[in-house]
Amino acid sequence: MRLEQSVVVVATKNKGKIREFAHAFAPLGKQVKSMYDYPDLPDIVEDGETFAENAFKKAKAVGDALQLPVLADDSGLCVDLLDGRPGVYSARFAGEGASDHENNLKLLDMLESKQLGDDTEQPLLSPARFVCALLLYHPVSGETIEAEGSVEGWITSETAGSGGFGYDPLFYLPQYGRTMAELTLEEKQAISHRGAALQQLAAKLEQQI
Ligand SMILES: O=P(O)(O)OP(=O)(O)OP(=O)(O)OC[C@H]1O[C@@H](n2cnc3c(O)ncnc32)[C@H](O)[C@@H]1O
Ligand SMILES: [Mg+2]
Repeated sequence: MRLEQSVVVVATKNKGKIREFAHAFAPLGKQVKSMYDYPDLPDIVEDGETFAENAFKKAKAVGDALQLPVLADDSGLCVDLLDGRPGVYSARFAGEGASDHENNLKLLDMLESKQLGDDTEQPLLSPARFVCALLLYHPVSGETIEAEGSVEGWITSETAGSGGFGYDPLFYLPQYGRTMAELTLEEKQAISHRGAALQQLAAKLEQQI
């Protein structure tokens, strides 16, 4: 399977992801469309147990409805001190429809309550990683291509930066001395879970993304 069209449809409603995909595909002359460009798409229930399962659900639902090849991204944050949570529940950690801000507060609350009794205030609360599963689905052949990427960092006790989305302001990268939200789009793409998954997908498609 190749990405031959000049339009790439991504089965997402996340504006942060749309911005990152648009940035990644622009140099290839490919325009990114999202679920906002197609009214009347079916609702997608993201009840899979893995990122890959949810990515398949999204790509298949939208690909079957549009009869076009569709790319989907399911991603999240896995925090060591929370035994890998919020994981596949990252988008709705603080409840269904929670904002990024509410999810960040819930994460800080949970990590800080783990530190009670610890006198020293720790700026870095726990090792963590972002994980991204990408899946390209072709509705005619039923063929799929999967890719995954991750990036290691630390959850910090104070948010910093206004770039990116989701948990980026709390995700500290020691090698940069900054949070993910303090990186430019280019810098984030070069090191992020999504950038890594896109590179793997490109290698599988034997073309540049
Ligand atoms: O399902 P779609 O419509 O694509 O949008 P979503 O926001 O619900 O996306 P997911 O179901 O994949 O949930 C991923 C959540 O994980 C977090 N996340 C994923 N990638 C991230 C990134 O690059 N930076 C910060 N947080 C991220 C963020 O909270 C997302 O809402
Ligand atoms: Mg989602």
